Amino acid sequence: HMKQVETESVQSFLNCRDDHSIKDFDKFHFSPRSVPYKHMPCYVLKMFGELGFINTWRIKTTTLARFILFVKKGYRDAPYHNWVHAFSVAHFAYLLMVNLNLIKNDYITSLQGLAFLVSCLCHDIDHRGTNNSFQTKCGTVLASLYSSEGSVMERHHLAQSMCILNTDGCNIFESLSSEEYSEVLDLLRNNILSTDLTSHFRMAEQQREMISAGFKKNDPTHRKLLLAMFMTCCDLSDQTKDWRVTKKTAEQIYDEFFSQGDLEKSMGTAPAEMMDRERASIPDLQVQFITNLVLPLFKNLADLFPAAQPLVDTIINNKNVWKHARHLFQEYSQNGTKSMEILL
Ligand SMILES: Cc1nc2ccc(C(=O)NCC(C)C)cc2n2c(-c3cc(OC(C)(C)C)ccc3Cl)nnc12
Ligand SMILES: [Mg+2]
Ligand SMILES: [Zn+2]
Repeated sequence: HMKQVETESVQSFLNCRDDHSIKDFDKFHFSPRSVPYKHMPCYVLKMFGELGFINTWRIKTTTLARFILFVKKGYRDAPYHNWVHAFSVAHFAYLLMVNLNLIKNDYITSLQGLAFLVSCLCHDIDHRGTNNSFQTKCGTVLASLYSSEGSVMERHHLAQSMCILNTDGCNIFESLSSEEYSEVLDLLRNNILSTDLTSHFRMAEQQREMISAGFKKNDPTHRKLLLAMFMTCCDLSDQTKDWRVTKKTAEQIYDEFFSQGDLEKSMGTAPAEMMDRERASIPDLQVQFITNLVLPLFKNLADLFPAAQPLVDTIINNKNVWKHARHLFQEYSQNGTKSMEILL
């Protein structure tokens, strides 16, 4: 059996060598969700290679390959929070580093870049398709472990990531010096914890000030805020792709949210409106989410990196489609068609 697994895993890293169908893999408009599922591990390896991390940090290819497969296996098949989401978030980190020359123009160091890419890959490991408030409300095991510190799910994602690094033959950081090693784990922790909504709102204000005051490359606090901002941009990167992608993402997200709402109702607690399939209006909720969270964030990014302006334009276009869809939804939902099918 092990033999069969090994050959399968080796095979999953040769797939994309001869895959010449993928064009524009390093462009902002490229949708990582269009990569064939079985080629994704291979493309992760490719991204590490192209960013120079394999050589710079003396990462053994077999170790990296095993690490990637363990991370992939660590994700559950939730409608949205699954391996494909992790792959797409990591791909956007690659796009930022390549298209904004983050390491060349020393906005971040190569070690921070390595931690950034690994953090994106691992940031939602073992997600159960339910959010932090569900953990505390229902007193899950994860809540009993982490609710006193907050960011319950994110602490679990971090703990799972550490477990994989401590698994035989999976420690991609094994060639780092001891100070580099402790720095990269620190970065992993900060990056993954910054993907919690609550910490995002706390940092968003400081990011705003940092940008209007003028970003200082060698200010450690600015560096930390910048990396947190990058993490949230990657987590929301589906919003920067064309309408088909953002519509599909919304379907998956609300599939997950409404399942949580159903679960909460069956447990006798009332779900939030956005989790309640009887009450939620997806276009309204999406216009709010884009207006209050996505746009301000990517406007900050574009203020710092003008090359990111096209991303803001795409987000605005998608927001206008949701606005147009709003009254379409009202019209149709009069006669019961609640589904997303009616959207172009
Ligand atoms: C398309 C899209 N719609 C969403 C609509 C609502 C919400 C939600 O949680 N609203 C609660 C209030 C308090 C804001 C999240 C949504 N969302 C996310 C997302 C982002 C996350 O965290 C960061 C990255 C830090 C923002 C964490 C989890 C998720 Cl699912 N990703 N895509 C989406
Ligand atoms: Mg998350
Ligand atoms: Zn995520």
